Amino acid sequence: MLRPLGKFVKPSIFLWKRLSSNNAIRKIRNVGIIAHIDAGKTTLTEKMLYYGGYTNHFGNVDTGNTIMDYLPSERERGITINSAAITFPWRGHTINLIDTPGHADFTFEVERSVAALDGAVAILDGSVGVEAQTKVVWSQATRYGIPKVIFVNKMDHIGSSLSKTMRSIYTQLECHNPVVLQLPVFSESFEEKKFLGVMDVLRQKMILWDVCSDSTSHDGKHVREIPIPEEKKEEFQEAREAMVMALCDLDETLCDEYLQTENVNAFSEDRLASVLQEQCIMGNVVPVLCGSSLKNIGVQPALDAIVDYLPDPVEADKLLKEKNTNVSNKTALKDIPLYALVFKVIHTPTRGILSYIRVREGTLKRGTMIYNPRTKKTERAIRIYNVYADQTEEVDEISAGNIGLVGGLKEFHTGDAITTKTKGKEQPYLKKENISQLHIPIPEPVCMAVLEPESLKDEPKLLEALASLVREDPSLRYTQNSESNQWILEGMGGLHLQISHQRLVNDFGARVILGKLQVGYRETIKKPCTFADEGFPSAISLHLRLYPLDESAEAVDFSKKANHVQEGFVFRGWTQNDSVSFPEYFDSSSIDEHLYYGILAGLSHGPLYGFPLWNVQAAIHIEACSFSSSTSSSSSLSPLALLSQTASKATRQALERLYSQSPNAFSVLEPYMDITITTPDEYLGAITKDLVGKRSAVIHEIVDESSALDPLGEPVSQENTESNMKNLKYVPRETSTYSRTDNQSATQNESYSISKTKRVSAQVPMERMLDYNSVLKALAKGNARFTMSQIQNPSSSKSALTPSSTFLPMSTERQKQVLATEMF
Ligand SMILES: Nc1nc2c(ncn2[C@@H]2O[C@H](COP(=O)(O)OP(=O)(O)OP(=O)(O)O)[C@@H](O)[C@H]2O)c(=O)[nH]1
Repeated sequence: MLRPLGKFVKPSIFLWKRLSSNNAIRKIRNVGIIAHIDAGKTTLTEKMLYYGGYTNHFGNVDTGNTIMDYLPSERERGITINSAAITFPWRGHTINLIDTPGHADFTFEVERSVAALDGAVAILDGSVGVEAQTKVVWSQATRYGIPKVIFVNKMDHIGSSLSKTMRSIYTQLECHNPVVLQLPVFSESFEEKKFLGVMDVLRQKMILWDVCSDSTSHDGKHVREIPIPEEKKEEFQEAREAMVMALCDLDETLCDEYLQTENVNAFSEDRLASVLQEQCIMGNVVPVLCGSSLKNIGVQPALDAIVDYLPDPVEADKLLKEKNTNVSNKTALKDIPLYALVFKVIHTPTRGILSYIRVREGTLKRGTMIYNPRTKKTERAIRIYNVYADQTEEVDEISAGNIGLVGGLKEFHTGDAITTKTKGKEQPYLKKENISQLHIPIPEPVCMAVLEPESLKDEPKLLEALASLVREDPSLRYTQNSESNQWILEGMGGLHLQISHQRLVNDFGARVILGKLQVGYRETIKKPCTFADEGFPSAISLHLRLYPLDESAEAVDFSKKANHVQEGFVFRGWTQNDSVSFPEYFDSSSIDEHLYYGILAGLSHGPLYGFPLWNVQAAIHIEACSFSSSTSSSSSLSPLALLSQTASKATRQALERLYSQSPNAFSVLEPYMDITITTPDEYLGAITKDLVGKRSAVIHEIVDESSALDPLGEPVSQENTESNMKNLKYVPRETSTYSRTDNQSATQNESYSISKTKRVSAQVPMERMLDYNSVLKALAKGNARFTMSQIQNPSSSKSALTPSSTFLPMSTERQKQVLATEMF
């Protein structure tokens, strides 16, 4: 929620005008900052705001005075929860930037922001390399076809290494052609090896931020540019060659030009930059930069990279159309007077509901009547705003390519398209089949807790608050337990639920206590089951078939391709007898939708423990239909609602029948998490013993941190597959920072073991990890750190027609241990 949205104080920067003319759209960059938790996203963003002139002070996450992390919970915890949007200028361009959260519980927050972006800066911690959540956010951005730039941060940190980080990029990210554009430069003194700047591979210069580098007031605005020193030329030349060759591989003309001179240094900066831009936008290369946002080194080149290599909205729309055949064959976007995407909805105490929008085409003007193709309703955009983190500026219009806020839209949800109606007609482009590209998948909750209103009279206010909160954050869900009547809040993890509870109390004034965190389990079927209409009287007679998701469509003879696909459930669609004739007011897509939601409702309670059914596919054949005008008038339900209800009942009956015949055909699934623990050697034994003995963990690998990313060492990760290694084209020389721990003599390029640390990767039932922070603290005396993320479904980026790997079977032993004590 935006905080009170205090009076907007125009910083001097707003003498600069937002760009809105047609030409100016080419000077807009809509970018997101994405990364694993603590990689330095907010620190980098704050520095960008400073150099862009938005602010005249450095916001600091450690002292809690950042512009972007403005929620009290964010400042208290020093982490980003809310994706904050801000606009600032750089080199005559408008950068609309979104700083996203890195914690795994807020993955949906990243997902919906990514849907509105044209490009992303992925930040890596140079002392750790690619981390678990880096892979998640990277694949989210890839799924939306977003070109990326990598910024390797924390190069000042002991143990940071560009070469090790590059190795992890090659082996752990699905990243085409990472191209190193900068090499780090350290001071020569062995006693104190300091990060000073970079060698710019494109411009063939060394850039040093060493002016007053000892002073804490050094703001990084002043740099020295010098020619590449003699002793660095060899190292530089390797990077230059790697960059030019990577581009020549992709661009024939450039390759021909190279063949004329066979000199990689002969190309001008502009020539290479234009090929880089083109290839980056097409997703063929990913420029890699490095720096230290904390020490103000390398931030301005990162801003330059946003402007120089990431696409403007026109290029981004072109890309979107090329990637989406649905779109390219239909009405061109430019023919549509207004087309925008709602990517986030928030509630504010003073201004009610505000919707974040990304205008893709046309201009949204204040007061315009806008149309929602999902609800088929029209609403007025009463107020529109430019947004600057927690401040807003009321404006008359938001033009194509820009991000803004709209006030007064009551019925719009995250993922909705905004358009206008021409002469009462819906825009053809926005018909259901064409807006599938806007679909922002909502992940399944994996964690839950009881919400206990302080007294009975607090319940109505709680429900009102919950409705608002869930609308704002669709990755939350609330239900009422039919036996205990307790309200249950479900979300993506413990932190997600705790923050949501804080918001219910502080932002919505609900008086409610959050109960013990519990895990969200699922049930699944191991055998098919069917229901043929033999029982309940209904105007509709149908035959329903349910199958485990891992049985192929051919094996179960589904005649149609999947109509609705979501994590854990696929609706294969419906067929009908030739004799069936529906009333005129039934259209095919409404029948489809009502059957789908009916089956989903029927799957919400499994016969074993009442957990929702998961990894199931379904199809329906309609045998007969006897709707008439009398049917609709005599029933309290509309015919379509009756259709939904029939599908729901059929689903429940099919499941109950299977359970009564064969209870073993059902099993319980539980959410598993990927965890990574980094620990000094001496605590490794205690940590692994606890993981295996008490937490039912499956340990995948234990690697020596110091060699895990070593470019010269053996492949160490499972993901370090042969095909990945083939991509390994260039790794910069090792010139990392280090701490001197013994009396070894040192040479410049010698690499050092930073400290004896091990990295443990494992898969663990989530239920066993709820209290793990305090356990790990005790086991390693506060010296180990751990991260947890949802298991990456390998098929998620390609097809959801395979069982999701988030939920895995629960052993009978664990069922006895856990479910006996855990039930609400
Ligand atoms: N040494 C060093 N520390 C840094 C650098 N950048 C950020 N940090 C520190 O790393 C910690 C995390 O920084 P943040 O900017 O909050 O990281 P984040 O990625 O925004 O974190 P979340 O939003 O919570 O995921 C803070 O203690 C920063 O001071 C850097 O360049 N060098």
